[in-house]
Amino acid sequence: MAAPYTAKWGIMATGGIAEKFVGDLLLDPAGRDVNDVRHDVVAVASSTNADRASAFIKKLGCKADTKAYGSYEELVKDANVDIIYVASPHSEHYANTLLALEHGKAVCCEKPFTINAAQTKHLAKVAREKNVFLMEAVWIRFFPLVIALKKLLHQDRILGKIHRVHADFAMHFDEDPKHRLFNPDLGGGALLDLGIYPLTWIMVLLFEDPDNQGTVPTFTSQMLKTPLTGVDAHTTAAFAFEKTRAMGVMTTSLEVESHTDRVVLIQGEKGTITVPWAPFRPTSFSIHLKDKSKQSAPLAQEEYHAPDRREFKIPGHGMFWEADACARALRDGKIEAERCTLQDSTITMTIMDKIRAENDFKYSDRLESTRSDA
Ligand SMILES: NC(=O)C1=CN([C@@H]2O[C@H](COP(=O)(O)OP(=O)(O)OC[C@H]3O[C@@H](n4cnc5c(N)ncnc54)[C@H](OP(=O)(O)O)[C@@H]3O)[C@@H](O)[C@H]2O)C=CC1
Ligand SMILES: O=C1OC[C@@H](O)[C@H](O)[C@H]1O
Repeated sequence: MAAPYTAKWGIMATGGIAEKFVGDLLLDPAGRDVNDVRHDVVAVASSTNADRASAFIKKLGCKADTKAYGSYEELVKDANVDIIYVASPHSEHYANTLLALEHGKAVCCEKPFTINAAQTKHLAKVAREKNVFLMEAVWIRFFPLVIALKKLLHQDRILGKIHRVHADFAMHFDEDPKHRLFNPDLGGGALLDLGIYPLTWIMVLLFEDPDNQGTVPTFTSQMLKTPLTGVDAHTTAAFAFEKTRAMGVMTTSLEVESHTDRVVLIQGEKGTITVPWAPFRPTSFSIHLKDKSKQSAPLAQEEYHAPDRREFKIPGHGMFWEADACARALRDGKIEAERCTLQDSTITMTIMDKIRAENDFKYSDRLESTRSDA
């Protein structure tokens, strides 16, 4: 068997999610039955100072020779780095990713990819021109659970035709105008931060349903903004697929919690599948199939078989699956990952642009601009 390919990672930013991602990179891939790729953290950069990067390296237990940089510019110039993980706030993703691409570095950038679709399209163009790998870190797309669910629904047609999907991600955060979730200058708001998960579920389950392929849904939305800073606190959007007569509804909020046993509800002709909390880190789903043998009269309430619950263990935080996909793409000389393409990110950002436009929610010109506007 060929030796595993090792991806050499440079970590851009030292905040909360960077810690989780690096923690996962440092786990032995054999623990998740992966033997073809490995990960090495070779450099970490803080935009603030090199001591912060050194403290991060020590805290996470990276190798002693991991480089610590006090600027992102130094990181992108490190010849030993193959791929950069961008873990800064939303407001910085576009500029940080562009910086890395312009230095010929592959990039895996945290969600949401950018502030708007124009920025995403620009990054995709630069990546193609430079022939370097680029991916938005929509980690749930790589979960074995999501892959298994897609197979059950789209290939095995366990529910027959899919009629409706409702996906929700709501989390109550204490209002703090400086926190990245509430701060418009950091690209705050429910839609971009949390709403991307229910939108991804709708995309994965309905947009990617082979029966809907080649069709574009119509959609409309509602938003309520927080008086604190003006970012969206609640957002809801409804999607209609005329061809299959399927509806998708996504809901998100910073003000309530969706800690329930059905954050994703999929209703089909043969029954229902429910995914319990958490929509950003799912670990199980339940299949509730209709029991036709117990259906007594045409108008009687539908009877169901006992639910079939499927559990999926996550041997770590779960970000390694997207990292493995990045490593395989680098190994194979690909500039996109099949499960999370630049087209997927462009569709995501285009939908979020339209939702914001429908609800008169704009970030500052600085955040919304692309380099070509300058
Ligand atoms: N996939 C997932 O499950 C999750 C993804 N995320 C995403 O990760 C990104 C970062 O979130 P999170 O780690 O929680 O955020 P944090 O606030 O914890 O960390 C962000 C880091 O970005 C760096 N940074 C660069 N520029 C700025 C700036 N202008 N203001 C503040 N910090 C800056 C800082 O690191 P330094 O000083 O070292 O440069 C900071 O520590 C977001 O895009 C978020 O959506 C967040 C949580 C979960
Ligand atoms: O991506 C995310 O998922 C988990 C949430 O807690 C976090 O705020 C968000 O950024």
